[in-house]
Amino acid sequence: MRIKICGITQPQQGKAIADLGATALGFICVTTSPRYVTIKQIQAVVEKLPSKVDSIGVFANTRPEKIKQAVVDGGLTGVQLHGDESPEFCQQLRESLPEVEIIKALRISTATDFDKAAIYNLCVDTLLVDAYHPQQLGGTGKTLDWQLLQNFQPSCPWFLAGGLTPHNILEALSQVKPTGIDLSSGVERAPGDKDLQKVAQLFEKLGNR
Ligand SMILES: O=C(O)c1ccccc1NCC(=O)[C@H](O)[C@H](O)COP(=O)(O)O
Repeated sequence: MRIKICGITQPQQGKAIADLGATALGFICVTTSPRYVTIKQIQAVVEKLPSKVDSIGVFANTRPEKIKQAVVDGGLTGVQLHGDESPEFCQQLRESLPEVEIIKALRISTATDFDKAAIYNLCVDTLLVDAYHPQQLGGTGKTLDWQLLQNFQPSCPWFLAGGLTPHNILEALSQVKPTGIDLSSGVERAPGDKDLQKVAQLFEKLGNR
């Protein structure tokens, strides 16, 4: 299973989290986020990572030229679109960055929001299902109703996100069968400052998954 830890800001923490077993790290490129990092900060983390660890830039309603620049300069292997990007936008970005994983986040508030998966899975590599919050785009710590996700099987790989912690991860995975999981605030001391003990606890809970 892929395990993505999002909202990395510090090189030592990124390296330690990769050593603990994360398969992907996420970098928040949304300036309004308390976890925002510059390209320079991303470079400083990425250069310490083993090449097998994916580096995902998280964007929201950002111009394609800016995303492409961040991919090149930051050494990103993937792009996560966390705003209101249309399927057409995703498709165009995918065509212009063919080597880069395109992930579309779906922020779910009602069961009908899942219908979007059938459209987006045609134009992205991976989906990420997150909880909806009226004021915040992500990193909210809010959990989804996992029961709604019991039969969720899009035709592309997908991450479960939203309020996952070392305490609730096994309960979540007993109900939902995603390809990967994504955690941020559930393994933090403060926004952007990861708690390595909580990350270690997460991997202990996950065992060999
Ligand atoms: O984390 C942020 O601050 C953020 C800001 C703007 C857009 C997206 C953001 N995070 C995206 C993520 O992938 C988070 O890991 C995801 O929302 C889950 O967060 P959490 O509920 O805290 O585990």
